[in-house]
Amino acid sequence: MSQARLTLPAPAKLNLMLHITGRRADGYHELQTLFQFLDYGDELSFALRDDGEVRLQTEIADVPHDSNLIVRAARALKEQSGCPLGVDIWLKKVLPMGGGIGGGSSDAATTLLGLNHLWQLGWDEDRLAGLGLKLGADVPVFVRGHAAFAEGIGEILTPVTPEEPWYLVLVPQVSVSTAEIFSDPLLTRDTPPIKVRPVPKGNSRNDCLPVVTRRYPEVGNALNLLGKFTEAKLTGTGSCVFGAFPSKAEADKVSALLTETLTGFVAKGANISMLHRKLQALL
Ligand SMILES: C[C@@](CO)(OP(=O)(O)O)[C@H](O)COP(=O)(O)OP(=O)(O)OC[C@H]1O[C@@H](n2ccc(N)nc2=O)[C@H](O)[C@@H]1O
Ligand SMILES: Nc1ncnc2c1ncn2[C@@H]1O[C@H](COP(=O)(O)OP(=O)(O)O)[C@@H](O)[C@H]1O
Repeated sequence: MSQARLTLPAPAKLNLMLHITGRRADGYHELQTLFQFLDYGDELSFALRDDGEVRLQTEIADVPHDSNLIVRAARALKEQSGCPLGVDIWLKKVLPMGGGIGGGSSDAATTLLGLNHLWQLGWDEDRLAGLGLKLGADVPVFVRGHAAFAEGIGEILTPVTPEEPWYLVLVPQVSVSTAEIFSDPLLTRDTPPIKVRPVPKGNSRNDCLPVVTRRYPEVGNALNLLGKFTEAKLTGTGSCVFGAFPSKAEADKVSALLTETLTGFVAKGANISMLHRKLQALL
């Protein structure tokens, strides 16, 4: 008898601003950043195995099975919960890797929430976010599923509700390593922390931008092209750049002009992640 599959989305995120306010003794950077989700992302399907094995059935280029954040998340949850069950997982990879839109972290969060459901573990969000943080600084916001102002290394989250415009996201054909940008000696690491809440308008800078555009001229090129139509910003450590539009039609119009030379996509901003909306509908 074939096993029913649980299929869940793994949305992208944008960093609407990103300030680096310091560096911890362990080398990790202290940030202030604003996360918002996109209604656009990967898709994961899960089917129970009763032999306790965790198997990702889809190969992705350059990411060995056991290093994939999906497999690492599933194994960590299995180990921490003592669950005897296993799982087969299929991945529809849509999000560019090394794009600063959080694909790997989002895949990991969807795996944690999906398996919590499938294995009937009953873990609460705090516990899942705590385990997620061990997999990556970006995982907790995807576990919680609400747009947030983040501090610490990205794990101290205050829910926020910014406007939800349509975005055009351009995808320069380069993969940026987060570790490489954070280890650049020229990176700004001393932006004074914003103490006022909500974050005052005008704080939309991304401190990674000068270092990223110096190393990757393709990113600077994309920012210049999009900047002819709207304020163009870098998300995370790149490579993706984005701009906001009041309607899908306007985003599509600019997309049609720019994607002749550059890859990109149009998606709606979302303060509640589509993963959480889908899980809510299942319960
Ligand atoms: C910069 C951000 C902003 O949202 O996004 P991306 O551009 O990667 O999507 C994130 O903080 C990235 O989170 P994530 O991609 O989960 O990073 P991790 O796997 O934890 O860390 C990768 C490497 O980046 C550096 N790192 C990461 C986060 C942080 N606050 N300080 C750091 O110095 C560390 O050198 C670490 O080894
Ligand atoms: N499921 C996954 N999806 C994407 N990348 C993954 C995954 N598992 C591990 N990785 C590794 O994590 C790196 C960063 O991926 P990703 O999250 O897409 O970028 P970013 O951190 O820039 O948003 C990839 O280059 C890849 O080596």
